[in-house]
Amino acid sequence: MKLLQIGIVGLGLMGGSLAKAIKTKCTPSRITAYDVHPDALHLAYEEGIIDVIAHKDFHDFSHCHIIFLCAPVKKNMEVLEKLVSIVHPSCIMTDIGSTKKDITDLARTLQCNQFIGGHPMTGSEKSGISSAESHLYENAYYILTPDPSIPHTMVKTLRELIEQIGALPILVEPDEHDYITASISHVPHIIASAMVNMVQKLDNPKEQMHTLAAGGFKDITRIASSSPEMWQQICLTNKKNILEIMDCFQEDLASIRSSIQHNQLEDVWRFFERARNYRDSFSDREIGAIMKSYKITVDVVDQPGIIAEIATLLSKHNINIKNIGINNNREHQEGVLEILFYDLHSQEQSIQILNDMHYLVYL
Ligand SMILES: NC(=O)c1ccc[n+]([C@@H]2O[C@H](COP(=O)([O-])OP(=O)(O)OC[C@H]3O[C@@H](n4cnc5c(N)ncnc54)[C@H](O)[C@@H]3O)[C@@H](O)[C@H]2O)c1
Ligand SMILES: O=C(O)C(=O)C[C@]1(C(=O)O)C=C[C@@H](O)C=C1
Repeated sequence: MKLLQIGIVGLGLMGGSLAKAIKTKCTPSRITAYDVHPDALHLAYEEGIIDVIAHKDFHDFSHCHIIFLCAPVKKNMEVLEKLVSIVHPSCIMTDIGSTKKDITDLARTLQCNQFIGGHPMTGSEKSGISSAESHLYENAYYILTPDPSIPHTMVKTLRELIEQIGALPILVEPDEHDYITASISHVPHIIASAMVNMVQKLDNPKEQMHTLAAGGFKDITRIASSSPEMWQQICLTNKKNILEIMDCFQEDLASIRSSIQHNQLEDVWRFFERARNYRDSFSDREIGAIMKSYKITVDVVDQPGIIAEIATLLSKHNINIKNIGINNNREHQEGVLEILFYDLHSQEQSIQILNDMHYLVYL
């Protein structure tokens, strides 16, 4: 079988996960990679995730069939400019950056009709190859924004590879992509970070806000732990849409502020009701292993030996535990022992076993 020659520039969370996914799920491939951080490359090479460490002049990519640009968005644009004169005309170049208009415009300016913009709708707040997972792309929508001038065979080849790593390709116009992602990803990240910064600013000298912050705050601000470089570059390349969506959000905040101030209880009720109904309509499909946590909470008495008791019970049934620990934060009355599993099957089996032993288990 012909060896698929893959190139990856930027071997962090997304590029590293892609390399792992291609190695484990696709037709035999040889992966050539480059990153400005040599450590990432050496780690990946030693672990067999990549086959060739490329030189920074990019000439090692000249034989590639498909090259993925996986660095921060502005960096991907710089790399694309360099690669254009190096790669074979049949090579497909694509990126996984979070904004699409600027890079597809650049490809058009460069008259590069072998570039297909891409954006997998999966990821996490973590960075770097050490957080990479081979199943990050599974069941995730993977947006493609091909220019009409791109040969259909190239789009087909890329789609097939995306399907092989378990993702769901979907075509969207670059402009539309940037408007949509400003609403569902970019502005939410800005709001999450603003909320964290607000709490830091308002906290008292005993830092009680920091200590007491519970599930609600942590759920809505997880993404504030993301890479500042990545988000700075997203803001730079999707400015117009981000500003428009921020204005819209500010209007909505002003409206609910006014309803609260003037005791318009009906309006306050409707605000929360509308949000709950729409939020409940989103399907929480299983996407990317990093994001998905197969967690259960077990009602136990907080006493020595309890973790060992439950861990032993599950190991007797050959169930692998990813993480286990007492949650001292009793914001929920139910259960304090949290157990994380690697997969749905282990989670379901454990619920059954623990229920049979009369433990109260919560999802
Ligand atoms: N993190 C997410 O959730 C997510 C999801 C979808 C898309 N993206 C996009 O994926 C891209 C990478 O994000 P990530 O989360 O993997 O970030 P990351 O910080 O984990 O990895 C980025 C890697 O790019 C390398 N790099 C930086 N400049 C480079 C250059 N000039 N040449 C080669 N390598 C360079 C860095 O050293 C790093 O290893 C970004 O464009 C981001 O917008 C991220
Ligand atoms: O789940 C997360 O942690 C992410 O931030 C993933 C996320 C998102 O906003 O949904 C982040 C940036 C992307 O471009 C795509 C996906």
